[in-house]
Amino acid sequence: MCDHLPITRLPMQVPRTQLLGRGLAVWHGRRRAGEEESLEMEASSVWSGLNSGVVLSLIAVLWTVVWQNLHHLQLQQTFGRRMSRHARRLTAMVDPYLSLTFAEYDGGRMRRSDAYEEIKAYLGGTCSRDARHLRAEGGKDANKLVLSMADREEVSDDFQGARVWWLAYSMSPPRTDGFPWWGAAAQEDRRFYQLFFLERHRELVLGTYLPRVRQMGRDAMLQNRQRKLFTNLSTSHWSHVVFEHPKTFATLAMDPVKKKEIMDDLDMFKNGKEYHARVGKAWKRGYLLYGPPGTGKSAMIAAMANYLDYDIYDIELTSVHSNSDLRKLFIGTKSKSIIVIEDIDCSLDLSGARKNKETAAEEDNKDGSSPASDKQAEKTKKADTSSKVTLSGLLNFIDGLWSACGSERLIVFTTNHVEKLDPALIRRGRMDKHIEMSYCGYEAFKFLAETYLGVVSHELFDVIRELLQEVNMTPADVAENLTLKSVDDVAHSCLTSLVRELQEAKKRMASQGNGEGEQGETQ
Ligand SMILES: Nc1ncnc2c1ncn2[C@@H]1O[C@H](COP(=O)(O)OP(=O)(O)OP(=O)(O)O)[C@@H](O)[C@H]1O
Ligand SMILES: [Mg+2]
Repeated sequence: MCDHLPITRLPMQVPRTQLLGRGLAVWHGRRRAGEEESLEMEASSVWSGLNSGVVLSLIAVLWTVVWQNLHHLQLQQTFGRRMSRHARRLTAMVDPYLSLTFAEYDGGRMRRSDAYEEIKAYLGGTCSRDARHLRAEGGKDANKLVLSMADREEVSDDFQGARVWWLAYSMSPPRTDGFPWWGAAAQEDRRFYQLFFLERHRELVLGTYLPRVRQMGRDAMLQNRQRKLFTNLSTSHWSHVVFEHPKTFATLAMDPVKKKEIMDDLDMFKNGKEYHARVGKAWKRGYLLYGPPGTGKSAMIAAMANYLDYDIYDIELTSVHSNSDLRKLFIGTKSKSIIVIEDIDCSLDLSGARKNKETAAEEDNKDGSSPASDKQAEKTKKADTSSKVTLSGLLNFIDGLWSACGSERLIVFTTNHVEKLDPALIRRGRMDKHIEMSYCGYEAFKFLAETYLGVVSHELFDVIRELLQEVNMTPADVAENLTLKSVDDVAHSCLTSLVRELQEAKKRMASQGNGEGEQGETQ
């Protein structure tokens, strides 16, 4: 049984000089093997050595000449069928191999191919023992590496008595293909896997082997999967880091009933493949998280991702230059993911164009220096004035035709100012679930006290309950007070400090109220 493909069957992209030594050695090695399949392939190598391309060209020329001289339609059809049969037989004698190429990207550079990824995972797991040159990436387990075949590596694989060969190779992008809007992605090498097999194994390979390869690849991917946090550093290209946020629903303080409702909703969504198909809806769901700064909107997104085991795509809208860039980003996302746009009111002018710096400055002056307006000014400063993402572009991205490509995706918007959002943007169907993240209530406080201090009751709890009814304090502020600051700190000192802060906040509110009352009277 031979281990390698004849060198002449390797794609033109693989430099012959690098493979020639190996190919000749293999060819001579096979001459001694003497097995049936080996002999057949050896013969094909000899033929291939005579340059099968020339033979095929001759057949093609002959075929065209004969064909053009057959005027009678009936004759042409009968003769055509016969010739085609003979031509196929002849071709099979000359070259008994078929090949299938799997490119890294589908549809130009728009989307990574699932088949490519699955094959990569399969080959990394099953065939890495035979490959001499491998690529290694970090895996889920810190000490374990995920292997895949390096460029120009070739491995064989046996399946139900048939032998197939896999070859990995890459090509530099042609110069003419450098569409500027593809950015860095267009400059990267194009990677391919090519599968070779004998024509007589066609049914077996296409019908059974390849589906099995893909399934095993998917399983391997699940095992090695590290969740990722993507962001668009450039206009339409994703970059990522490993997502390792510790926030879970178990450590998110909020009304338990509300929390359970959200978790049930997420469960329904995750298991809703059939439901969405039955009712004819794209398998996606929109969440709008709104509330003052520090109430846990970003923490909620992290908890959702950890709960569902999804990746996060955090879109920085101010870096996206146009609606078509936004569409490309969207198409580049994978299923089982949460697509996030934080502070949506700061990123997009709801009249359709981006806010320019002057408008932002004016608003800033009007609003004073609240954290939300600071955030808005900062974002607007960052915004490129050439940016042209519009409200309608965003609406299309959420539920237009393109929104259905891919599946199992949550789209989450966060805002501090829900009242500023265009109703079209947050209507049900686009943002299906609206979740208010509010100031810390007594239930949320009890949860935080247990999480941070391990106490479920204390003499100060009643005082705190009353104060929380009168004062608005975010869970972030409460959590900060409940954090032990030194080894001498105990639960009592943390709770006392929280009471003190709540009382001060109450005093501030009272004095602000008095000030406003006096102003009102003088007017
Ligand atoms: N409900 C909560 N339970 C537990 N921790 C919380 C909660 N809310 C906020 N925190 C903590 O407070 C900090 C700030 O929270 P987060 O960033 O989620 O607020 P946010 O609502 O996203 O604020 P912003 O509107 O400014 O983006 C985080 O460290 C988070 O863990
Ligand atoms: Mg946030």
